[in-house]
Amino acid sequence: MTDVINTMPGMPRAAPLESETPKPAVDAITGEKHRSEFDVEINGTVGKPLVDNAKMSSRNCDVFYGDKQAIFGVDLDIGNNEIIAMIGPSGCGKSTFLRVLNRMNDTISICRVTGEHTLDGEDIYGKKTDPVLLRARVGMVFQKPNPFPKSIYDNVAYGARLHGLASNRSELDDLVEASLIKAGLFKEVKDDLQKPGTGLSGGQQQRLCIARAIAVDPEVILMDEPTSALDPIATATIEELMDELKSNYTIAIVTHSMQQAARVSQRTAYFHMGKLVEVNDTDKVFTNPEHQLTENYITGRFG
Ligand SMILES: Nc1ncnc2c1ncn2[C@@H]1O[C@H](COP(=O)(O)OP(=O)(O)OP(=O)(O)O)[C@@H](O)[C@H]1O
Repeated sequence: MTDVINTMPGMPRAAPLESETPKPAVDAITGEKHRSEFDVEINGTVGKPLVDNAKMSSRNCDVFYGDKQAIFGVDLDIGNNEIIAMIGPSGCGKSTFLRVLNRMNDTISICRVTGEHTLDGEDIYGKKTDPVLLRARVGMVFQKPNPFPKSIYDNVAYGARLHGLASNRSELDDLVEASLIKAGLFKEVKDDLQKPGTGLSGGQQQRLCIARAIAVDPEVILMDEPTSALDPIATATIEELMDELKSNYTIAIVTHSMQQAARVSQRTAYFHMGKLVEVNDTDKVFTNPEHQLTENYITGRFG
């Protein structure tokens, strides 16, 4: 194993020794196939994909887009009040798996999800489950902040009105204020609640979207690359916010930033070509991964 500690997020990566330099898949002279990272076998998931205090569980999850399979037999628990990060190379299925957890894939006509998926033990794909109510319990924050073309107030009040969570204007005012406070935005916007949400900065818009998700009292918040469109200061604000939110919510975040995964999460799940290769405590994934593919990824050999 290479010196993985020397390649921890945030630390400069040592140049690989010549003997460690990844070889091309086919020798240019002999045509002989080299063993590449894609040849490494994935036999189930190593590490700790299952936990005792699961808030959400997926078993034997397959996802198809038409004939093409995007997720292969994933078993994963998301623990109550944990932040779990999902990492892996582009196209490995991180967002697809995240969307399984609140049935956002239902909105893609060619997408088919199989397996068993539960929230507090209840089947979220069962006939009795209303996807709209499910998405209030399992909220989502997207890569690009997407406030509605409405006032700041109405953005936050939207879901509460939809689900009848406030019986009068004063209750709604309190709910909007409490949600903006939890999202760390209230001080900045308290005098501008009737101004359009789209007039805020990118980081403020993302916190507004978090306030909108929080306003319907979710139990789980899914975040799909929530800071990739933000500058480092807005990113740091969202990361601090996540740390505060984890005492009340369970959070699953897809991120391309290994530094971010290391900073915010307690467990990290590494996906590769639609398979869940490794799940472990975040410290372990980044300092002493069990699987060769995880090591290849975190040391920057591909991805
Ligand atoms: N709406 C869709 N229709 C058809 N194929 C899709 C769709 N969304 C995703 N896919 C395919 O599913 C596979 C997994 O994609 P997904 O977006 O989940 O990966 P990802 O790991 O989140 O990638 P990235 O890091 O680039 O966002 C890819 O091969 C992708 O092309």
